[in-house]
Amino acid sequence: MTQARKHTEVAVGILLRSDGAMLLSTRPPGKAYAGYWEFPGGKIEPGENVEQALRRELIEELGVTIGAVQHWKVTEYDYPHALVRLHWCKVQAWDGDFEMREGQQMAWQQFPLDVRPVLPGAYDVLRWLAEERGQVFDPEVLSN
Ligand SMILES: Nc1nc2c([nH]c(=O)n2[C@@H]2O[C@H](COP(=O)(O)OP(=O)(O)OP(=O)(O)O)[C@@H](O)[C@H]2O)c(=O)[nH]1
Repeated sequence: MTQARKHTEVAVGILLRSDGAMLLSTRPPGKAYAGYWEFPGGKIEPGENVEQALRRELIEELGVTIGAVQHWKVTEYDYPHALVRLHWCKVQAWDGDFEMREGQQMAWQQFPLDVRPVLPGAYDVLRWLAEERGQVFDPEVLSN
């Protein structure tokens, strides 16, 4: 009998600067897909809601304390290592200076993105973000 895989719940932040740029960062060494660009975030721990998890992760990873969180989309992605459910939140206010506390790189990005490779679990949201701006996100371009 096949057992249903359990979802890993993940809180992800789309930090938006006033000029519309989005913050992407690389996955730290030692994790699955190390070096791939993603939106900052991480797994929701027992007893946390999406917002609490996101607030904790962004302090741990980036050293910033986020303000209001706008729940935006929920997506799923089936990786060989995990079936993830991603809770995407837009964030337009934060306090503190960015510090890459896990040895990542960060980049403020507009479309077309100039970083790659990007984590495939972020493609849907990148497509929607591009659509909101009347632009196109083409994942094919990223795999070149
Ligand atoms: N942060 C983030 N995770 C994403 C994105 N897209 C995506 O598929 N994921 C997936 O969501 C999961 C997030 O887990 P993580 O490993 O970053 O979380 P974490 O920091 O709590 O990990 P740890 O407990 O292993 O240290 C990974 O399986 C990752 O592949 C994204 O844009 N940002």
